[in-house]
Amino acid sequence: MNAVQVVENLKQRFPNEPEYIQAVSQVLGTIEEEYNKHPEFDKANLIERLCIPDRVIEFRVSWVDDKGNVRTNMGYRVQHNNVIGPYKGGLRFHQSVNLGILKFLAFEQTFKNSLTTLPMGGAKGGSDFSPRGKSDAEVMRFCQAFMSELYRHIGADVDVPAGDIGVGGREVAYMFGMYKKLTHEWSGILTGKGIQFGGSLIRPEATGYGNVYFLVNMLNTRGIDIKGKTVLVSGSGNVAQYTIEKCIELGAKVVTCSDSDGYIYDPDGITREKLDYIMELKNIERGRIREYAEKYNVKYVEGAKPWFEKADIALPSATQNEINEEAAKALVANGVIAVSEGANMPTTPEAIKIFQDAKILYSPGKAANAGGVAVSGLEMSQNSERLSWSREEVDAKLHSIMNNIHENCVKYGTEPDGYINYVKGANIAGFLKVAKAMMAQGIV
Ligand SMILES: NC(=O)C1=CN([C@@H]2O[C@H](COP(=O)(O)OP(=O)(O)OC[C@H]3O[C@@H](n4cnc5c(N)ncnc54)[C@H](OP(=O)(O)O)[C@@H]3O)[C@@H](O)[C@H]2O)C=CC1
Ligand SMILES: N=C(CCC(=O)O)C(=O)O
Repeated sequence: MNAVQVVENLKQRFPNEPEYIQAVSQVLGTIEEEYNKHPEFDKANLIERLCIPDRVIEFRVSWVDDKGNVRTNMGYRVQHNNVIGPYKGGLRFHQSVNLGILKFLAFEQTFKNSLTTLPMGGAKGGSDFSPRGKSDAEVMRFCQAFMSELYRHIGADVDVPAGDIGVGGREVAYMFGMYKKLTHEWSGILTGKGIQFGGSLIRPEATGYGNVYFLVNMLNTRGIDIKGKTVLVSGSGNVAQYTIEKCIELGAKVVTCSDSDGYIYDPDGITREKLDYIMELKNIERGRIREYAEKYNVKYVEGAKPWFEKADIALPSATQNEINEEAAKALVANGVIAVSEGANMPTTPEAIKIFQDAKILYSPGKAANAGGVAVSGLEMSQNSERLSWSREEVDAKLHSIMNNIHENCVKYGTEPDGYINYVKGANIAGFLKVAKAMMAQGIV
């Protein structure tokens, strides 16, 4: 395989999907050497079958707002690859959602899920509907309308969606209720459910906790302690909140968080009490992070991202391509020692090069943020057993899975000079398991 030729071919076939091409290009560029050790892969045209999703489901969602207006949004589910398990991946409700974004997320999900060692294929879905500024009743009616179409295409052993941007416990619960109504079936067809109806303990915390567990593994390779380090976090939603929680628990000082309007900078660090305020502000009041700055009299920067503040560690936990080349140069100049991705593909290719040329510890989301889907997989196991495991049991399994992912990244990503290229390690480790399963299952 020549990665450049394959990517050029995909660019011609899918000219308006830059994020999908970006994700594919990064994986192909790092697995090419390993791929070419297996001529049987090329003979089976494995790479094209691996890059292009099994199927894309696209539908209209009509719903009625509180003023009685009939609204229309687009709904999608990209079922990318199910050779190692049922399709598995989140649902994103955000005005920026389009097919190209979901194809990038579903592609990344396939390799991320492979890394967890759990039997889960890759998928992603969602809508250009945004819950921001909508009433609970409007969110409920949209979720019901969305599920009234999606339910035909999912199932506990077929495709199991979950949360992502704009889809939290509230949205998952509304969709779960509608699925049951339509099918008369109680089954684990969504993860991130409430613990009263089959949800797993630790699932809300899992992505953020898992990223910090992975970060600690990375720091340990250089004998660095997270305690006392200054940390930049972006986002203030599910992933960011529990990233901050685990950082506080381990003695790090988180000085920023953000939303799509701007970021706050708190030089004294976000304490447990301040994090409780953020959780109330974001999860209950559905307010803006600017209100934190007003309450605690700290700096708020409108329309900017936190990456130009000085810190030891950066944990991007908002959205894709939020760290560009300029931001990466500023982080390195300010002495950052580690960047670990809580979000999916938050670092541009140019920025990744800056980090890797500077030999800092840098991990892609498919490795570092896999804790969320891993605990979703554990939720599926508990649902299959009709059992609920304790917080301690789930957290211990999460910790072990993140340690295993790190070991595989080191195994496949260590360069001759000893630098650990986590992008290469994660992509090769995730790819090999899927590729071998695809070869075994024939041309389908
Ligand atoms: N939830 C999960 O299980 C997992 C999520 N992820 C990834 O983590 C990231 C965050 O997801 P999650 O915390 O679940 O989502 P939430 O909706 O809970 O939070 C998203 C946060 O990011 C901000 N944000 C969203 N879009 C943008 C944007 N275009 N520019 C700036 N800020 C933005 C939001 O601000 P605002 O409030 O203004 O919208 C909010 O603070 C995403 O990349 C997601 O794909 C990865 C693994 C698992
Ligand atoms: N949004 C998620 C979580 C997916 C899941 O828990 O199925 C992700 O891994 O990007």
